[in-house]
Amino acid sequence: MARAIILVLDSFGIGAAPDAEPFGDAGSNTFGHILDACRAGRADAAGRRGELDIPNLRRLGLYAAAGHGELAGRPEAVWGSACEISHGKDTPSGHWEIAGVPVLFDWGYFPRTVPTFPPELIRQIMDDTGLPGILGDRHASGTEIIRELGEESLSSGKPIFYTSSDSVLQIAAHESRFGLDRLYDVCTAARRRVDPLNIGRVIARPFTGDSAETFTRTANRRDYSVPPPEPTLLDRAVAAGRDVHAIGKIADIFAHRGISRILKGDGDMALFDRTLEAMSEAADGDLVFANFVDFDSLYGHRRDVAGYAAALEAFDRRLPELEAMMKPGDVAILTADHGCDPTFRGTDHTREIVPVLAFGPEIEPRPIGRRESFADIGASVAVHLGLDPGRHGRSFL
Ligand SMILES: O=P(O)(O)O[C@H]1O[C@H](CO)[C@@H](O)[C@H]1O
Ligand SMILES: [Mn+2]
Ligand SMILES: [Mn+2]
Repeated sequence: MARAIILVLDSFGIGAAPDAEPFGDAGSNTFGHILDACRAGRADAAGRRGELDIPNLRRLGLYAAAGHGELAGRPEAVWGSACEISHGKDTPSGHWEIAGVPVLFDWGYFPRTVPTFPPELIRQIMDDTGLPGILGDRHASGTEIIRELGEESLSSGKPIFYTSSDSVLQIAAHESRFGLDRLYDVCTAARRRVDPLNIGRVIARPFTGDSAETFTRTANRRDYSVPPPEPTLLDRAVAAGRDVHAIGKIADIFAHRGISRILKGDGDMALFDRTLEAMSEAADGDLVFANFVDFDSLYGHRRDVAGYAAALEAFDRRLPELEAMMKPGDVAILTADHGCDPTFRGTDHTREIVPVLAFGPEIEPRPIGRRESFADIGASVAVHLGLDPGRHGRSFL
């Protein structure tokens, strides 16, 4: 039993999924294209050069899992990959499926029109909150739209509403001038109003700075997710008297269901520190569940290949610390929730398969092939922790 640790490298896909075509994502490959870019010298920046240098992920079996056999060596982890059966390629769908609950219904999405939001919805939110109006009202990249409309938002007092190809309503406003609590209040009102539209998340996107050149988003982002449609692995763990230690965005993603303790951090290195902290305190039978968001939000969506490569190398350098903290009987499973190929067109997620690397002091390496669903991860953790099985997934442990 001991403990289970799930490490989600947000957006770290390892190749186009078999169903990538209808998503417009045929040919995407987050890991593969980062490798290619590094090799070709197209990722020489952010304090790094040349070939991708991730010896620990390589040692565990990442290259074998991703089908780069020539670079693989002999993996030290249980290694393989997994497909997503949820209909969307968004963060909640990916995480809930990892936790044993695939999303087998369709989310609501906002159209690629301007305005994108139904006028009635905006009117309701304005009535609820007393806002003088909104800016944006279209599909956008979050960093670009605050550069474009941030100054007008400051002068008019109107927050910026935007969406993406995910089922999201994002609201950006200045952290001190608009006010963080007020932004959260607007998001809470909006959450209630988008429920009938089946929208997965409302996201508060606070920023600081005083001009287009200096606006920066802060770590006070908050995600208002609908609860998962069925009890997840986390709910079953808590019901069995275990503690679920949620690192980073995990608690928000699960709408705070099945969570015992929340550890936040600004940036992936701080989140790694918090993961180690949770591991030092977790009791036998507990689950530590960590999301590393920068891969996705700072590098994948921003199509920053060099930044993504540098972030992978920084993460890789810290893995031995985590391994050193594992106790006999622990298992750690490293995976991802979708892709976000930094070389691909647009700025959205990409429908990809994800790596599955399970390791621990007593875990014997072996291949587990291509799993049909991310839910196999949750099923494996349930077996490992001696929890009741859920309705989806087959254990590989
Ligand atoms: O461009 P930004 O604001 O980072 O938006 C991204 O963040 C959202 C939530 O992960 C996604 O829907 C994606 O569009
Ligand atoms: Mn994600
Ligand atoms: Mn994302």
